[in-house]
Amino acid sequence: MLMRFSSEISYRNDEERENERGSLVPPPELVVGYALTSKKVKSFLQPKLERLARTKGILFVAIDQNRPLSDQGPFDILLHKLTGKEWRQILEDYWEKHPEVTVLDPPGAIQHVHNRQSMLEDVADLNLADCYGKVGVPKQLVITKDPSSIPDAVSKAGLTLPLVAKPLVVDGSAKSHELSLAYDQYSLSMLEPPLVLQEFVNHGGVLFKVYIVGEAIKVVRRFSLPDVDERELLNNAGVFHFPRVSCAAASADDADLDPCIAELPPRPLLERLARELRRRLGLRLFNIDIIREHGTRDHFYVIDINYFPGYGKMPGYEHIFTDFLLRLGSKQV
Ligand SMILES: Nc1ncnc2c1ncn2[C@@H]1O[C@H](COP(=O)(O)OP(=O)(O)OP(=O)(O)O)[C@@H](O)[C@H]1O
Ligand SMILES: O=P(O)(O)O[C@H]1[C@H](OP(=O)(O)O)[C@@H](OP(=O)(O)O)[C@@H](O)[C@@H](O)[C@@H]1OP(=O)(O)O
Ligand SMILES: [Mg+2]
Ligand SMILES: [Mg+2]
Repeated sequence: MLMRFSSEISYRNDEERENERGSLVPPPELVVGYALTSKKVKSFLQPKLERLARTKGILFVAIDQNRPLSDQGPFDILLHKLTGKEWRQILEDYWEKHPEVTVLDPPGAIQHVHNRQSMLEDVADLNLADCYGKVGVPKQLVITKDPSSIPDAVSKAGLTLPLVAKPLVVDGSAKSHELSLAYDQYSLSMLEPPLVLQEFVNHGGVLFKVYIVGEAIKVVRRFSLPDVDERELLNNAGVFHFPRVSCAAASADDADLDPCIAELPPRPLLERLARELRRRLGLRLFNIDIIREHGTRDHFYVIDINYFPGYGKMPGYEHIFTDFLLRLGSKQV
């Protein structure tokens, strides 16, 4: 697949330039502590975000994981994406002692989207049928043990091939993003549980990533896996493994695409979906991967939900994020 590289030119306004000279930089009014991996710091805390934040009175402070959290701060907001029970405990203990600090987001709510079965349960429970389209989740089956039982389990559950096999738990590791596409029922016993088997839905090779930051929503197009037709299904057997599809996928926003495939999902549908999921999941920072069933105008499937995704790839994220933090700081959110 061809990758497209783009560079973004950012224009500063007079106020920002003035502030950078020093004299007008206000003292920080909002201190945001962050505990993120170095990869995330690089992609999220870009200079354009820190610069704009400073002019708005927001200071980002790195949390030192080798020192007690209570000795650091004080913080108004804690931003985090680290995995592991230990970190979760530290955060929960801290929050109990400092309920005045806004923790983005609550560890328990994040845990819910670390499992590919529970992450989609709330979407399956939604009834958005009258809202400019239908949103569902692909038919799926969870396999926790005994790979030899998979072919039987699949036919009992009535799943249609091909199937996408995804590791059940998403723990931030590269392995948890290694997916497989299974063309025939018997090869399914070669897979390694625990996993989720999901019906592959043809969608014209384009996926919509819906980024959510509090109340704000931004949707972008990405290239995705191509459709699988009947002939391909008949002529192929076995399981095809592919590592980290979505990170290798280029933006499809400027590509010359069939309008029926490229048309973004209706705004009211996304607004409603985002509002419902925000409430049900108890998260403010996440994204949703949505596909449109090929050949339909308004049948959508949610295939993935990610906590604190790659906001650095979301156009204008520095404005959206700083506005969100300010609203949170003034307790309007
Ligand atoms: N049910 C499906 N039908 C069709 N294509 C799918 C399906 N599930 C996944 N895909 C394709 O595989 C890609 C990766 O799947 P998914 O988003 O579930 O994995 P992930 O590792 O959690 O990705 P991310 O990096 O976004 O967290 C999707 O972006 C899409 O291209
Ligand atoms: O940066 P992180 O390590 O958090 O990686 C996240 C990645 O963001 P990045 O683009 O900044 O890598 C996200 O990409 P987009 O959906 O926004 O494309 C998405 O793939 C998440 O699932 C990843 O989180 P993980 O599931 O691995 O915890
Ligand atoms: Mg995804
Ligand atoms: Mg994911």
